[in-house]
Amino acid sequence: MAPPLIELIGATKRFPSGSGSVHTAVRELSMTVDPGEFVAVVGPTGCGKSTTLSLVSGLQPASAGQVRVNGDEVTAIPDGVGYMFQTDAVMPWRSVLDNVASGPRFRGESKADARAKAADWIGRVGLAGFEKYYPHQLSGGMRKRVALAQTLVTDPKILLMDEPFSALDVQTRALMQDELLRLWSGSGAAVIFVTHDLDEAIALADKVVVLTTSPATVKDVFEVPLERPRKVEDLRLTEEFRKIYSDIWESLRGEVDKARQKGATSVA
Ligand SMILES: Nc1ncnc2c1ncn2[C@@H]1O[C@H](COP(=O)(O)OP(=O)(O)OP(=O)(O)O)[C@@H](O)[C@H]1O
Repeated sequence: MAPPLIELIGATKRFPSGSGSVHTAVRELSMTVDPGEFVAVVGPTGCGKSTTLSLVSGLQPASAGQVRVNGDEVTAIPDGVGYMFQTDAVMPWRSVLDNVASGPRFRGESKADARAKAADWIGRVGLAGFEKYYPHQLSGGMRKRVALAQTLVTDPKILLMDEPFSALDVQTRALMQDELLRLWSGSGAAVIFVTHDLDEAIALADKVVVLTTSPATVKDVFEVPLERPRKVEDLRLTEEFRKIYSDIWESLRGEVDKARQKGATSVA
């Protein structure tokens, strides 16, 4: 059997914290992601979700354990990885077209080829006609569409997404979730999507990984057997969705309570 595309095996991440002590952000965390699989990672605030993602992206080396992409130990940013964060990496001084073209340009494509690819993706994310606009002329949702095009234009086989829609209002957020599913389907890309929002995790993912309160390790993994294509706002009203929600919340709630108690202790 082929190995998983992404594999964390007992991965631990420690950071130096004040006065020579060490803070463990992630502890012996093991999880896998198969090619084309959409995995959501949920956990209490500050538990180590972003740190887990940074281990896969190669932005942070693991302190112990292993992180593998395509069977190879991650020692630098792996090829074919696209990122999307809460604050988007849209460059305010560049037009929409040149923002989206910047990835292919960086990879050595000619200006004409990069712009042709960018124009195609701008159309696919629903922004045809806005190529010459600058980011400050766009709404928050439109800037997210630019960020999506920027991420997808390089055809990543792994998408790492860290709360990309959390700053959006509820309606725009639902729209962007549908857009993401539409663009992702058929791309063959594996996704790790970090979110605070259990509704969002279930609506998008094939599998939801629940992390413990800090230091993060895997508490439970839930399959999400909901059919695709999905329309997130309709899905949330179904009985099947509410049932899955209640099962996962049962697991997550204990960790959220623990995190709150720790917070209360630390400020007491
Ligand atoms: N570069 C760093 N140096 C020191 N400590 C760090 C570093 N990055 C993260 N941490 C600590 O690791 C812990 C986990 O942080 P992380 O950002 O991964 O959590 P999170 O679950 O993504 O948080 P949130 O829910 O707020 O998005 C926190 O205590 C954080 O302060």
